[in-house]
Amino acid sequence: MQNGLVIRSTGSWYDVRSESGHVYRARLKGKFKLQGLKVTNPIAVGDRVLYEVEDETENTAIISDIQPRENYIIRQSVHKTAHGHILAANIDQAVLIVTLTFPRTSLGFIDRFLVTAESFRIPATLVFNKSDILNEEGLAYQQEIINLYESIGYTCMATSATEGEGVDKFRQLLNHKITLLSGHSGVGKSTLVNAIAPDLNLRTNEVSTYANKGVHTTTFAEMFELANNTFIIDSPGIKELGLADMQKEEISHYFPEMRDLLNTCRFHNCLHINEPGCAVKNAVGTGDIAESRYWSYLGMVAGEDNRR
Ligand SMILES: Nc1nc2c(ncn2[C@@H]2O[C@H](COP(=O)(O)OP(=O)(O)OP(=O)(O)O)[C@@H](O)[C@H]2O)c(=O)[nH]1
Ligand SMILES: [Zn+2]
Repeated sequence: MQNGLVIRSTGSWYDVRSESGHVYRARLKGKFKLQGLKVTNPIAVGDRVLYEVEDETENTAIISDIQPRENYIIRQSVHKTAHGHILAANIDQAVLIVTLTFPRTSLGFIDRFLVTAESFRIPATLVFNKSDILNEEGLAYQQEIINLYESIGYTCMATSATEGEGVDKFRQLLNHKITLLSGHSGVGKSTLVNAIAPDLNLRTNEVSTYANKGVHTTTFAEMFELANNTFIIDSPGIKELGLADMQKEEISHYFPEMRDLLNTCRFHNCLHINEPGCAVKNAVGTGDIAESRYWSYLGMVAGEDNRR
């Protein structure tokens, strides 16, 4: 029995990477036990599994067991009673590439991404790309936004994929990790990935076309090995996950700067909208919580769709 990592899944076949980097085509053992989850797929990209080589020349293997997951991204069915679908598991970090000029990533979108990552217990980092095309005013604004998110506890970095600025830092960020890479089309995901793994040109084109297929054509994520044990998942997108499975009362728990205050609101079930004695609203008043973050919060509670 050997340990492997699932790097691709098509539904019935799985690509399993051995510890030495060999990739087998694997199936599930007949009597494979599902974990307690109500899901359509027992195994997902990122799962660590136990397998046995079936046929060395045919390159096939049988998966017999799955290791407990550190985390996973699940897409719930729109029908509450139906089964969900696991997009990816054991993700070390979620990285959102944003640009403040073109395309312009909205703060609402950033906040939604961060809240979604928090809800799945995945650490998130923001990368501000295309810094090279910012004028003085733009740079000052970018720094303001970086200061805001760093003060909440998120790691931020500025890059220019075309000029090479910050590219080493980006490489270090990804090194030896499984990273879910996200961002609007055109922010420079492919260019950044190519900058750190130039030999992988073809593959990142694949990543890119893969991302372009969008939400409706595919639900299976795929992992690309950029360097030894450095993987990126270009998922059909954390962005389409939305807040589907989140209760209104839960949302403030995923704003770290609000979470710290929740016990001090007068009402334990405070939604921080217009309740008296609300510690969150007080903190917005004193500037301890940024207004933009609070607006994002209100939008999410109201169920607004700001996924663009
Ligand atoms: N000035 C500048 N242009 C950049 C930078 N990074 C990427 N670009 C350009 O932005 C455009 C889009 O870059 P891509 O890497 O294709 O963006 P993407 O996020 O992969 O887009 P999709 O493949 O649609 O998801 C290209 O013309 C790049 O040359 C940067 O740091 N500075
Ligand atoms: Zn409150």
